[in-house]
Amino acid sequence: MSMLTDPSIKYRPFEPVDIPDRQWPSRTITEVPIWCSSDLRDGNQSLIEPMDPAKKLRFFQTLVQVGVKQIEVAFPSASQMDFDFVRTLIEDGHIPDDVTIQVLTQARGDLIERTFESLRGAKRAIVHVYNATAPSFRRIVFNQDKQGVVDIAVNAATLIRELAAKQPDTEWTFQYSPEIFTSTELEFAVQVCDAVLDVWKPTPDNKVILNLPATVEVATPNHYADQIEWFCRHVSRRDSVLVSLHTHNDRGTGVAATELGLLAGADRVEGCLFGNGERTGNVDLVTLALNLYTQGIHPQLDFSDIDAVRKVVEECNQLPVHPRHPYVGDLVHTAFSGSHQDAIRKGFVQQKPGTVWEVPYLPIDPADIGRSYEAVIRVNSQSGKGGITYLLETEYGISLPRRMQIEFSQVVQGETDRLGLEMTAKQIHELLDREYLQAASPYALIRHRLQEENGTSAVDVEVLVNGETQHWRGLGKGPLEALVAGLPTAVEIMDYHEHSIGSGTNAKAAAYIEIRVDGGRPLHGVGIDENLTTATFRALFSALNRAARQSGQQAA
Ligand SMILES: CC(=O)SCCNC(=O)CCNC(=O)[C@H](O)C(C)(C)COP(=O)(O)OP(=O)(O)OC[C@H]1O[C@@H](n2cnc3c(N)ncnc32)[C@H](O)[C@@H]1OP(=O)(O)O
Ligand SMILES: CC(C)C(=O)C(=O)O
Repeated sequence: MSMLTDPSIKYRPFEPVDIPDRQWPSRTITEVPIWCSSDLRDGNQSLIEPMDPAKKLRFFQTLVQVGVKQIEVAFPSASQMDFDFVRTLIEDGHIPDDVTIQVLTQARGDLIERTFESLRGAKRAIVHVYNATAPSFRRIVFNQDKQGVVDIAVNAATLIRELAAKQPDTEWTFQYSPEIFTSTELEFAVQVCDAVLDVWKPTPDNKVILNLPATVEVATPNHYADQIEWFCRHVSRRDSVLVSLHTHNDRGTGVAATELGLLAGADRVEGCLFGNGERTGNVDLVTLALNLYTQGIHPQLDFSDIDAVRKVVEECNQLPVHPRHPYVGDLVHTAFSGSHQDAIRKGFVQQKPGTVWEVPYLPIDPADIGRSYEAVIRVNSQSGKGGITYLLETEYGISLPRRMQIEFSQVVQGETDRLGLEMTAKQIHELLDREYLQAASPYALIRHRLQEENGTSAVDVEVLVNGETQHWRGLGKGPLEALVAGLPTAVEIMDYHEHSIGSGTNAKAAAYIEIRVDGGRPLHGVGIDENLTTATFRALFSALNRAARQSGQQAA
């Protein structure tokens, strides 16, 4: 068994809709659709182990918290557990006043009756009935011609209308899905739906939902949009119908298909959190909602703590969310690569609170969905100075000057190449400490004395040189110049920076110095101390020791 050299003998291409004056390509989504979660039905029916009642309730409560107002809670005629779950929601008062539950049934009399039984006492409910309409399903599943399939739908719609009339205390909404809509002849899909509408007789004040599923995704998303636009133009009573989308992700374009379907005129979207569902899943409601959010439109769903939502979904579905999943994956707000890190770090520096978000490579501010900036930059062998600098700045308040960033990134690069692993902020700090701050050989600064008079500094330092105590003295216009004057070797100061770390009584000074010894290669040193002069002297000794180490020379 292998791939066919000519797959056209086995697979048919999709036949496009002829709609040359299509309008959807030049539209933009400006309105939030009605969201309906199908997690507890379509999502649940696809799980290895369907949720138990406790998990279903937990999931339901999470959906309510997030702000979903229509929730397909069960297929009550499928099992006693699903039936009982609907009863629990109604009898134990779990359904908030602004939330409507929805249930699914096949277009079969006994199943519809059982469905209505499950809904006794509900304040409001959507009864969702479906039957497949595509040619292969008419032939393979129902062994019916077109009229036979219309009759299945009409009979079900009629029974639903009658049963609803017998439970007048419930505010009913009816929903019909021509299952496999995407593979159904459009004229026939409209014919079946119109037949159902003739039974339900909706009005603009009492609309029905026509849900047009990409039960199996069979074409590029533009074709789905064409199908939706064509349907919206041709269905009767358009003003009394909410056109609903229900996409799956077989070709990996469920989100795109839904977005284009909205452009094409749909009003409502069914899907599941993080895209759980049959096969490759239902469309991901979270991605759709946050795609709107990053266009500046509040989706009316709240993912301010997206990780808490993910935790519930993962625990209930017993399926992990992929680390690259849009918005929520563990790695989706993380940059490992050097140029990305550099741009992100610069973006953070320039991003002002309350202004338009412009941090490069981050389509959303992770803080808006409850993510910290900690994971935004992680360092491995693909990383550059930007990332290293960012981690030292954010985690330790250490701001390396630019030229030292370049030098230290090579030290880190050597280490990541050697280890072949990611380096955490702590490991990078330890490397900085080892390489610069602990550099105490051959010269170890024991103590110093500084006197200042009439703008001249006199420095006297006690130094341990290869185990032997030495005293160096120098004069200069400032402490650093004085110390340099007292050194036994010729040292040129190329660059110097200082800043404080922290504030108040715990504040420390960080000093960075770049020197050249005997005309050699410039090298940096770092010193950190409560006292700025001590930090500066330490930085100079750090640089001297690194220079000595690099040249392999013995101290004088
Ligand atoms: C795309 C979707 O996700 S649709 C939703 C699918 N979800 C589920 O099916 C989950 C819950 N379903 C179930 O547990 C079961 O299907 C039940 C309990 C509802 C029904 O089980 P069964 O009575 O054993 O029937 P089964 O599901 O095998 O259906 C087969 C019969 O129903 C018919 N049928 C299937 N779907 C429909 C439909 N939507 N409307 C009317 N008849 C249908 C088939 O033609 C077949 O009829 P036949 O026996 O005369 O050949
Ligand atoms: C019942 C319908 C809407 C369905 O789940 C599908 O077609 O995927």
